[in-house]
Amino acid sequence: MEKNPVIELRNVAVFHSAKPGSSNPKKRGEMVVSGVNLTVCEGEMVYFIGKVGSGKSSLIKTLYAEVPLVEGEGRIVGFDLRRMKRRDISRLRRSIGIVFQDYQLLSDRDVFGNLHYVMKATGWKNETDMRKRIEEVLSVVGLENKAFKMPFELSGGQQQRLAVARALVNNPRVILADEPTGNLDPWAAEDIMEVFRRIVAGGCSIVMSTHNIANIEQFPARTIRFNKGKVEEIDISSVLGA
Ligand SMILES: Nc1ncnc2c1ncn2[C@@H]1O[C@H](COP(=O)(O)OP(=O)(O)OP(=O)(O)O)[C@@H](O)[C@H]1O
Repeated sequence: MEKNPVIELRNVAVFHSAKPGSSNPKKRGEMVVSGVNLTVCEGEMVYFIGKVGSGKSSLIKTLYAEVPLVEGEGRIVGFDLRRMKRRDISRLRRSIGIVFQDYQLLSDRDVFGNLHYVMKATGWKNETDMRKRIEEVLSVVGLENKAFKMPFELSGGQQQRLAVARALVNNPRVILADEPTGNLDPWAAEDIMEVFRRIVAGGCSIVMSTHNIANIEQFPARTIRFNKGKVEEIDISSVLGA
């Protein structure tokens, strides 16, 4: 059976300094990457690899509408990235999960509070439902006994697993992860990849940038290489030397 696409990019070019809503080429800054064609279906894992500055983060930012799409066509979970109003941007960010390299947790709230805060902000009202969902996502990431720990009491790997739990609360169809293992030791990185494997098995797609080939070895999947302003899908075995 055909799987549903959750991300579709056609002839996309990413520019910096492009003003939101502007399609005036004079307002575009430097072009980072062009000619991007990519379809990601539900339950797929896709890696972005490439040198520092090759545009991986910029394309991920385009996917969550932080960098506006001004050339080409792009859709993610039903949102048209060429036609995003401010309200659409908030709705998009509620529909997907985003994981950053530096976790971006609220340092003055415990694990439960970090999740509860995001849920309230995204429209959850019923406390019983919220508690149930928090228990569920903490169990997916293996933090079920840490609900009342503060972020500073957690290891880097545990903090990142909390960030993944936060990305999961609204049951997203896509998670965008920008170098999620970049600050982690190899063991903590392995734990994150194991959590990602479970999430993908549950039908959520993950697009993840990484410099860490060990991540791909642990969980081989489609790999897109960014190089000299272009992207190409590569045979993963050539990267792994298999
Ligand atoms: N906000 C910005 N304004 C202007 N140019 C930017 C901005 N952010 C990034 N760039 C430039 O865009 C290019 C691509 O950067 P980007 O961060 O997307 O690369 P990357 O592949 O994710 O790198 P890394 O592996 O270090 O994360 C670089 O030349 C960078 O200097």
